[in-house]
Amino acid sequence: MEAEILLPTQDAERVFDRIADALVSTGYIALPAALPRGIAELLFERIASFEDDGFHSAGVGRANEFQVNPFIRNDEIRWLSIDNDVEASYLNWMEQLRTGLNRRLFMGLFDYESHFARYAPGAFYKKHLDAFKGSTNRVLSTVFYLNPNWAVVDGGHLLMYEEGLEPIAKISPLIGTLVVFLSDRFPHEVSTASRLRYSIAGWFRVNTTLGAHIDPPQ
Ligand SMILES: O=C(O)CCC(=O)C(=O)O
Ligand SMILES: [Fe+2]
Repeated sequence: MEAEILLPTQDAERVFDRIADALVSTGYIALPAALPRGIAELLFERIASFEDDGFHSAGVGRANEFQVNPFIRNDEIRWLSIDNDVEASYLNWMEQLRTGLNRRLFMGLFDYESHFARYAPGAFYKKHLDAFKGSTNRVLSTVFYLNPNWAVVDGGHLLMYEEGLEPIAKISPLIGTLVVFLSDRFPHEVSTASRLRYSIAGWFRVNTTLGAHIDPPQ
C-alpha cells in the first residue's frame, strides 16, 4: 500500500473543533468514530498481525528510572514508526491534530509519540497519571481503541478520575473511539479485561529543553 498523505478534511476539522472545545470546558473527551473507519480497520489488522516477539513488556518511569512492574501494568507495547504506511497514516492524522490544536488553543505542542498496546486476558493498568505537574513534557494524552465488538462484560474499561474516588467516565475500548485528555489532570486506569484488548496510547509533548539541559527521550 502507498503511504497516504492525509490533509485535514472538513470532517477532521470538525473533530479538531470538538476536541479543542472539550479541552477548554472539561479537559477530556471520548469520541466514537474519530478517525476514518478505514484507518482504524487497517490499524486493527496491523496490531493483530504482530507475532509475540513484536511486543515488549511495558514499563513505568522514564529513561534510567524505567522499570517493568507487573503489579502496576502488564500490557505489552510496540512503538509506532512512520516506516510503515498504516502506522504513518495514524501518525499523519495525529500531526494534523497537533497543528490543529496549536492553531486553536496555542498549546505549543511540539511532538507526538505513541505505541500500540496489547492487554492479554487478565491484564490491567492500575490508576496512574501520565504526567506529574511540572516534571514532564507530556501534556496531552491520547488513546485510540482497536477492538471490534466490545461488550460491557469484557471489562477492559478506561476509568477516568478527577478529584473523587468515583470515576467520572467509564469508556469501552471499541474500535474507532479516541480519548484525549490533559495528562497531568486525570488519574486513570484500565480495568482487567477478559479478552485480548488492543489500543494505541500516545502523548503530545512540549519542548522542555532549556539551555544545556537536554530532555531525555521518552
Ligand atoms: O489503554 C488505555 O485505555 C489507557 C492506557 C494508558 O493509560 C497508558 O498507556 O498510559
Ligand atoms: Fe495512562
